Amino acid sequence: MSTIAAFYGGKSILITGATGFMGKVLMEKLFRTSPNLKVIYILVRPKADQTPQQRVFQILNSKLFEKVKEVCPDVHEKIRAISADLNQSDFAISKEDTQELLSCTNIVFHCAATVRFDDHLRHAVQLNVAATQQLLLMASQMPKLEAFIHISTAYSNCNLKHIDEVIYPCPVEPKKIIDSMEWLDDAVIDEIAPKLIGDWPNAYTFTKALGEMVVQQESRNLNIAIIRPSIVGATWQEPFPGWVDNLNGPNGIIIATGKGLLRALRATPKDVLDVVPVDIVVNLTLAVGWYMAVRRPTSMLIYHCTSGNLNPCNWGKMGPQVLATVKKFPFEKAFRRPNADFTTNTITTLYWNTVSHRAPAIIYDFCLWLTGRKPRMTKLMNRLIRSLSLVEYFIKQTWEWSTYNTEMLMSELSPEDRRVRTALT
Ligand SMILES: CCCCCCCCCCCCCCCCCCCCCCCCCC(=O)SCCNC(=O)CCNC(=O)[C@H](O)C(C)(C)COP(=O)(O)OP(=O)(O)OC[C@H]1O[C@@H](n2cnc3c(N)ncnc32)[C@H](O)[C@@H]1OP(=O)(O)O
Ligand SMILES: NC(=O)C1=CN([C@@H]2O[C@H](COP(=O)(O)OP(=O)(O)OC[C@H]3O[C@@H](n4cnc5c(N)ncnc54)[C@H](OP(=O)(O)O)[C@@H]3O)[C@@H](O)[C@H]2O)C=CC1
Repeated sequence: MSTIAAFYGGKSILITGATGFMGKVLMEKLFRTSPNLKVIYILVRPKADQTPQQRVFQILNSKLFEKVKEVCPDVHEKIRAISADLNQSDFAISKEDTQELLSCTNIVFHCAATVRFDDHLRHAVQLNVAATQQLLLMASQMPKLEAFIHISTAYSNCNLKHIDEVIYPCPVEPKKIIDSMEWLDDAVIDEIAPKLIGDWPNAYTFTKALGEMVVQQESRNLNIAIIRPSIVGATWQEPFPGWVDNLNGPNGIIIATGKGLLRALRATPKDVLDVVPVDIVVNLTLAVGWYMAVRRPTSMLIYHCTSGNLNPCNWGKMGPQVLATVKKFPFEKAFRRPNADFTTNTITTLYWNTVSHRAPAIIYDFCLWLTGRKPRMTKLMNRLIRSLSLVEYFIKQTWEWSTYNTEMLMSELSPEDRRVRTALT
């Protein structure tokens, strides 16, 4: 049996963001490979008129958890959905639940965040900075806590070209940002946000950087590690290939290509695209939790979960591969036959956006209107073009991330664990 899987046996684990893309895969891997774990606490907010329990029931009955049911039949008893809202200063957790979390938790995996690039700065600060601060305060009151693992992003310092596994200071003190969000109104925040964000591309990456500073400043005597994944895509192997449940990162672009919506993408074929499968990120996350709890490094460690310097993939390889795949496995109800190409400058991008994106959508909507149906394609195409403009920053340039700590950790693994977890190389 894997040393890492055995470590999580009997443990009480707290996962924030467990209902999200990464959180679900993390929870699934834990239940499938360490079915004798004691309990997984998950902070869940009510959403879309579903109670936290209903949301958990839906997740446990999804395709992702099919294998879990075989190896961990009592999974329903081992998961504890705790109603919480990280937008509230005290997370709106009941006193009893708080008491249980504080007295029982052995490992914390903090995945929750707002990952939208167009989020209001106030909301991004609340979730990615203030909630992290609050969780660290809770963690400092957990007598049985063995490790606290914070999930950040490899793009938290995307204003730099070469990024090491260290915390870089932000030009703004996180506590001052948190305090100012409490009394500034939205109009003033909108006014000063560009100046606060500075040379970060959006509130998401800026607040993830601030979150890392908070982790460093509020680490107290906690045993903490930070993991920085790059662009996280669908599962590579576990629990089965190709699982994804959102349009974030590469997923939306691949789906848009498959549906024949996207016909032109501004990218340079030789440029490296740093993508990692979500199951690889989860494998590293569990390995880090084990390493931090068992080996107790003397200082906080940062782990880059990136592929660029280990197994680089460039646009010239990824693009044709995606195109060939969506042609071989066509999407249902596609708008057009998938066919796309790269553009490499503003003029051609503008031209193809007009000719291949906007004009066909307008013609299609005109036909819908003529036949008495509600036009919808122009709105969708405009959203897609806007999405592309918001991710363009991450597509048109490349970064270098050092992976010393991650490679050091891989060398510490048993042969069995290394076989399972080192697919990046
Ligand atoms: C031979 C050559 C071949 C060439 C081939 C060439 C082509 C081949 C392609 C090759 C591809 C290869 C891989 C590509 C890698 C790309 C990497 C991208 C970089 C990612 C950087 C990540 C770096 C940091 C990573 C991190 O650290 S965190 C990353 C996680 N964070 C994000 O990635 C947030 C991004 N997104 C947002 O921030 C929000 O999406 C926002 C953008 C604000 C919009 O927001 P909004 O306009 O509101 O749109 P949505 O809310 O998304 O959707 C609203 C409504 O439109 C619908 N819809 C949205 N899209 C789509 C869609 N596609 N298709 C259909 N429907 C869609 C949706 O169903 C909803 O419908 P409804 O529900 O309303 O009915
Ligand atoms: N996806 C990617 O490409 C990458 C992601 N990351 C990081 O990984 C982590 C997880 O990302 P990912 O899984 O993609 O994100 P998702 O958006 O899929 O999940 C976000 C999670 O946070 C929870 N959450 C958001 N707001 C609240 C709130 N107010 N109260 C309680 N819970 C809340 C969500 O709950 P709910 O279901 O209720 O909305 C959800 O469980 C994030 O920290 C992100 O920065 C890093 C690099 C790349």
